[in-house]
Amino acid sequence: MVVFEPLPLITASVSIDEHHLIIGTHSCPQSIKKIKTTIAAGATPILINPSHESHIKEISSIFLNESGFQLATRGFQLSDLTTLGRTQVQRVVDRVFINLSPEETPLTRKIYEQCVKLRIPVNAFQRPEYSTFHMIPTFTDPKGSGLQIAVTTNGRGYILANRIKREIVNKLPSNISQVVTNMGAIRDQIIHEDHEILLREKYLKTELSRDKLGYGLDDDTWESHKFNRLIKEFEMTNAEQKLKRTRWLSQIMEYYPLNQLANVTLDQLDENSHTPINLPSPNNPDNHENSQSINPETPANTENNSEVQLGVHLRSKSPNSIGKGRISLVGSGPGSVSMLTLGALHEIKTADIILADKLVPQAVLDLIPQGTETFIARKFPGNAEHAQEELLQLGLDSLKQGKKVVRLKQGDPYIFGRGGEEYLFFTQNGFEPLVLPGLSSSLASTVVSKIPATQRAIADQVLVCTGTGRKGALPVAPEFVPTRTTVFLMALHRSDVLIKTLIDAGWDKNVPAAIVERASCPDQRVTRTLLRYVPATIEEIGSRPPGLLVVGHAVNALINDSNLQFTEASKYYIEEGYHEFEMNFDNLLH
Ligand SMILES: O=C(O)CCc1c2[nH]c(c1CC(=O)O)Cc1[nH]c(c(CC(=O)O)c1CCC(=O)O)Cc1[nH]c(c(CC(=O)O)c1CCC(=O)O)Cc1[nH]c(c(CCC(=O)O)c1CC(=O)O)C2
Ligand SMILES: C[S@@+](CC[C@H](N)C(=O)[O-])C[C@H]1O[C@@H](n2cnc3c(N)ncnc32)[C@H](O)[C@@H]1O
Repeated sequence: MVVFEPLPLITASVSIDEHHLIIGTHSCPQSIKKIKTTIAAGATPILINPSHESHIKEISSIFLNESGFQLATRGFQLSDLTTLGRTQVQRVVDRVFINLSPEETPLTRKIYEQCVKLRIPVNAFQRPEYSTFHMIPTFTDPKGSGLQIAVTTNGRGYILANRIKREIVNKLPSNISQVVTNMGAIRDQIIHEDHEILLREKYLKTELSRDKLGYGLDDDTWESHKFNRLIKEFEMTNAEQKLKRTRWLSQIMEYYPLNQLANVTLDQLDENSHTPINLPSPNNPDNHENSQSINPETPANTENNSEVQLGVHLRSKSPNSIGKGRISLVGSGPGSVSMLTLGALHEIKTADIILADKLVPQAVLDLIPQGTETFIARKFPGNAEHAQEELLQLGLDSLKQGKKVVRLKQGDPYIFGRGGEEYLFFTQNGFEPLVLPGLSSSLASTVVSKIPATQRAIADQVLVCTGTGRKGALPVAPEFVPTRTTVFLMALHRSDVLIKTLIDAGWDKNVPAAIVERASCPDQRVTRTLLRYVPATIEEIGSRPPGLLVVGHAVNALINDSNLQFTEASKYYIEEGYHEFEMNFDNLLH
């Protein structure tokens, strides 16, 4: 029997100009920490009733020149709660930190009770029973990017939470400060330049004021479960045209290697841009600032990243191969490195230039030798055709220079990967590709989410189909076959229309369904539900692309779990993560 455990609501409070009262200095370091945190949040710290003379001296020496800091060396009175606050909130203080000795527990309790009555958030140091909020272990980027990462275990120990926070921070690329700063600057500029125009055209619902940088835009564009929303490339409205860069930036933030986002520039987000996006690897000598580690004790970034560019070609190292260029269309599998074929690994390791799908995850891209130039297709909604042409031309130019070109595609090249078209294009231009199959996500996703695509007495056939046809057309709805497992690719961004079409065509709306996202990757997510609840579920959980939809009675064939009784009130059940063995290539082949 699972006992319900309410979880604290984690928020990021905007505390600018607030008045925070710090009562006592039983633990002087704690009071100093609270004063610093308050100042960093733009609030005014008011320290009252310091516990010792020595604390007054120490604290005064540290904060002497802090304009906002106030110190009252007198004893605390309950009326302080309603007199030391800001005038615009009738002088009620905005937040209280109690830092009194165990002997002063009666006073701690009295302050807590009064704060609860006045709805003032209150935290008593090491006294959770007298706290309505807790400070949690937080990493704040020392380089001022604004990045903060906080962890709570909901009472299972501050030390554990702090350790988990450190582990997370140490997994970040060493240039994460530049990534956050750069992406934030580009996003703000796009809002200024694109959304303001739309505001003038009355497209946007909410006011956009320059100083507040309100996003003033329908959440669609920034919310991940809609940034893949279908955009008709050749029929975009003026508003959609203006929002294209917003959508592209959202896709780049979602799909591109995290450490490479430090170098994206605004002009490279324009479809007609011929300014190559040079995203030198963090180890690149002329990119020294990226090699600084985010934490002094963490060694500088040693990721073996090649140069990754978006869009147009920049420069190449001397070709591996001499003479006639060679091209291979390579399936990279669903994402996990362990699901690459040996052939794919060989091609990745010996390429002169790699043209990758945006879907190919970082773990596979990280296998690319340093110095191998890598281009990621800018296949964002509304730009698929342009990006395809750009990529094919780049491949052909490289072949004519005698290079070895590898077209690295997600999953299998011939399963909705435009592999057939690319085979024809290069062959007709004199370069017949070698095509290497890869594990398609359509089947690998079922395996890693405990779904047997066929199972005797349950499913005796499998159908793989698209949710989005050419130029966004809705595909013909396949018939419903109760013993069939159907896998829909490119479907989640328009699940509402697709599910309606299926149910109108006679599909059982209560047939089990599973949304499988980032299959075989550490952040894999499997969401089990019923066909009828898929759109509402996606709306609620957002998206973690790439993702697909599996429909059929095989979905729950291996799971006998009370969690799978779905109702309007409980529409879905999520399983997070995918864990496999540690990969050690070194001794793999000998
Ligand atoms: O469900 C979602 O959330 C998005 C689904 C999704 C789509 N394309 C995508 C994805 C994966 C992703 O971005 O996560 C992304 C996508 N679509 C495709 C590829 C493979 C490639 O272009 O190399 C890729 C991956 C590209 C890359 O990673 O760089 C190919 C594709 N797009 C499309 C089709 C179907 C067709 O053309 O008949 C096909 C398959 C063609 C074939 O049978 O070989 C059409 C499609 N898919 C889609 C759209 C909506 C706009 C768009 O997002 O591009 C559109 C409309 C269009 O491209 O004009 C949806
Ligand atoms: C254009 S298709 C490419 C399919 C690819 N050639 C294959 O065989 O897996 C893109 C779609 O594949 C699916 N997809 C690709 N990788 C995935 C993954 N790791 N997990 C879940 N779905 C994935 C998603 O439905 C995505 O919209």
